[in-house]
Amino acid sequence: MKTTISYKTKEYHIDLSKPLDISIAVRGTKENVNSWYIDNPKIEPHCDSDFVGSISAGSSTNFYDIWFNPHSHGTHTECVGHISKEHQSINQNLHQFFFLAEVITIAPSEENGDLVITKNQLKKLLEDKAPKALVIRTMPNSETKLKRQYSNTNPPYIIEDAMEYIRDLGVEHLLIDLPSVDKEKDDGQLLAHKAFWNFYGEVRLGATITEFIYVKDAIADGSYFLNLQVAPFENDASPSRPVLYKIE
Ligand SMILES: N[C@@H](CC(=O)c1ccccc1NC=O)C(=O)O
Repeated sequence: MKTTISYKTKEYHIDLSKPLDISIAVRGTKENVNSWYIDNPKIEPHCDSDFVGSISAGSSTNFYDIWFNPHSHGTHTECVGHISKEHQSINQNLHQFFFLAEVITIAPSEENGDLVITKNQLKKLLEDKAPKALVIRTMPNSETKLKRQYSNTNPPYIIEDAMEYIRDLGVEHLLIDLPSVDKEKDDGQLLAHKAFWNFYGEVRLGATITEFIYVKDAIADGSYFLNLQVAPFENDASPSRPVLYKIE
């Protein structure tokens, strides 16, 4: 199922029958990816006195409750509401779902004992490009990213001026395979989040950050169309399923 997209001055060809899913699914087990010091997600039959919402337990249907936190347990997309006092909902701020995207791969470099993504690394990869969406795959890229327990591990993050560079390039949707764009323990500074949303200037309400993606090695760096949609929760963040389509 092939289609042609006219965007700005160009035409692009993509094959809708070849989606490249870069989300991490949420499972109700301890093996699920996790961060921010909370329990694993739960997906369990709803129980009420004698009732157990499971066919194997005698119910007519499977009727499961789900407990999870979008920031901790899988691919999620957030808006500025993640760091603002005023309520802002991702479902009210993300209005379009197809974007021209660039996939890049970076091995974070060591700085003061942390692993960080720097402006120089980004500049080298993005110099002549200005994608609306930027997908960052970090190295190493093993499949353990699908179930890693990130709490208290000080994962890599994006340096503030690198994020200013991303913002000033015009990237409106940033996707990354880490639990956060900021340092795990930063005393609430959230410098990269603030830089991305231009928090102290004209706030970029329509801009989004998607964390906990997983971009398989088989997906090469380069230009793609991205379909990004969230589950329609009215919350700062919601589970999402980013899907790439190779430009043919
Ligand atoms: N680094 C922050 C915490 C933080 O960033 C955070 C905490 C809970 C859930 C998500 C977080 N950041 C996600 O991008 C702090 O140390 O206060």
